[in-house]
Amino acid sequence: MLRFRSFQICKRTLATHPTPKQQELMARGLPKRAPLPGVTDIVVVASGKGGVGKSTISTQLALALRESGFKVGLLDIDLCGPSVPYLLGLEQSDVYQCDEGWVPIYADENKTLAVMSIAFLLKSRNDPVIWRGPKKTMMIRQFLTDVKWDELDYLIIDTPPGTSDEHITVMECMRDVKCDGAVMVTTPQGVALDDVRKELTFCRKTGVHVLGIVENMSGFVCPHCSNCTNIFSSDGGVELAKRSGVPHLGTLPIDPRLNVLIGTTRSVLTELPESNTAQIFKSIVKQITNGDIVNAVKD
Ligand SMILES: Nc1ncnc2c1ncn2[C@@H]1O[C@H](COP(=O)(O)OP(=O)(O)OP(=O)(O)O)[C@@H](O)[C@H]1O
Repeated sequence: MLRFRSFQICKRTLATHPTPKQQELMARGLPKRAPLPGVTDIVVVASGKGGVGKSTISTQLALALRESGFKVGLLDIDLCGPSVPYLLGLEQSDVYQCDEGWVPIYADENKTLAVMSIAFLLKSRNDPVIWRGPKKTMMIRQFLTDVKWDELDYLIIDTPPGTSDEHITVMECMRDVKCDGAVMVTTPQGVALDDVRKELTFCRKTGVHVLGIVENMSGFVCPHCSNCTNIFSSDGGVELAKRSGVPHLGTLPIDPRLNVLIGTTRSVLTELPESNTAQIFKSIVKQITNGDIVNAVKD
């Protein structure tokens, strides 16, 4: 049975200050989005399959956006296995409720990365979420709308895997919150690609724009000899992107050094700046933030 932590009621009303990006948009006459107050762009990270690296990519993408000077929110809505607090070392954090909703956890003093996860509501990390469909749906909707984000340039949403009920609910809700688009994560092997193909069709049906595909765990680069072994074959994501007519955002290798960053709020950009992995994250951030992809959705 799921037990909630007890919540303290925070009566403090948070001040809102537009970020430089928001000020620029306002100056250009572009309206701030209405559905999630304070949030400028929403990017959902999805896949057709579990264990392909969604949470890792969501977390490192959020950190990389922060390193690039943006104010970022990270919402872990993976009811099946909320792992973002673990990945960022925030498991012991308590969330509070104020009049306007849940107050997210800030990963740094400058409040440039705000994090909210279902895991913060669980008393123990080992508690399973065993709600039935309607309760899960209600929780997901509440999560999407009842978090009191301060002004954010980007909200990254980590989703439950595959075509589970909760995944379908999250993706359906994306239309309501005017999500800018989805980053699809796949590994290169056929079975994962088949699932992403289905997910692309599902996105089309639910009206969620696909920003592009990231091929993850594509080859293992030996830290000693730098030879790359394509454990799960390679380029499946690239091919799928080509055939589906969506951008290929990048191909990430299996990089054991990423696991060293687990439990910290350190970004691969600052910790391994010369690595191929950091360069790929930089490129993904550039493609998302240069405006072309997101503005294409808004136009
Ligand atoms: N590029 C990578 N290099 C090395 N390890 C990786 C990489 N991507 C992911 N991993 C590792 O693979 C495992 C699964 O990743 P992750 O939890 O991010 O997947 P997920 O798709 O979010 O899983 P789930 O569907 O269960 O939520 C983790 O242990 C993670 O550290």
